[in-house]
Amino acid sequence: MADDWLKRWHEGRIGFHRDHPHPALIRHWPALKVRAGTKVLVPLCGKSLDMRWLANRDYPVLGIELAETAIEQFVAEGRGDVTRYHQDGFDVCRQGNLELWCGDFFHFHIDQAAEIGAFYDRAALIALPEATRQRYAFHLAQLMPPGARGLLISLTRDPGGPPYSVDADEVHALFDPNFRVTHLEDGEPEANGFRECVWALERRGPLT
Ligand SMILES: C[S@@+](CC[C@H](N)C(=O)[O-])C[C@H]1O[C@@H](n2cnc3c(N)ncnc32)[C@H](O)[C@@H]1O
Repeated sequence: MADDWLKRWHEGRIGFHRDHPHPALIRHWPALKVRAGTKVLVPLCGKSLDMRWLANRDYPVLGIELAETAIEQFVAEGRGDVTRYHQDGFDVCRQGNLELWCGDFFHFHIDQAAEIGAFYDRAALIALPEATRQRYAFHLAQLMPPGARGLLISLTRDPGGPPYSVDADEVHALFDPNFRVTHLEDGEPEANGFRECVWALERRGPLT
């Protein structure tokens, strides 16, 4: 699976990448009322411009991405000095208030997540096959402190993937145990039959 993603990046088969920040992020992030200055975790981040959108609005970003190519392209296409260092088994690239950790999201642990207080998932959950999605939802919950909010953009489609179809029942089954889940909108069906759905999630506290 990891090799498939690295191959995709190597060959430039990155149809999932968007040239502009995602409209649903722009529309819905402000309503989450995440305090400015809160660090936002972006799992499976690719070279998404959504990270710059967040960083430009005073949300420091910590992205995690398997493919070094994605991270190198991201910083090359950005502005500002780049600092590189190694931390806890990850190669980290920092540019301004963006830090991109190169490695496996499932190897990123709570002690590295201390400052994180929000998250943004566009095409991360839906990039993973079914069994791994359960692991993803659990791992994300482990990393988020009570009260942390995030935006999830999932997708439904005819069978196939990636991207995989993750319907509303599955979103609830995956996240209800640890998050308050609110459906925000369904996008228009696209020509390829994909349809995005937008969700707000809030990490529950121990007694909620
Ligand atoms: C469908 S792309 C979405 C990228 C980005 N979120 C966006 O919206 O453009 C999924 C990305 O996750 C990366 N990836 C897949 N499995 C991963 C893992 N276990 N840890 C970190 N990154 C992973 C892939 O290399 C790929 O760049």
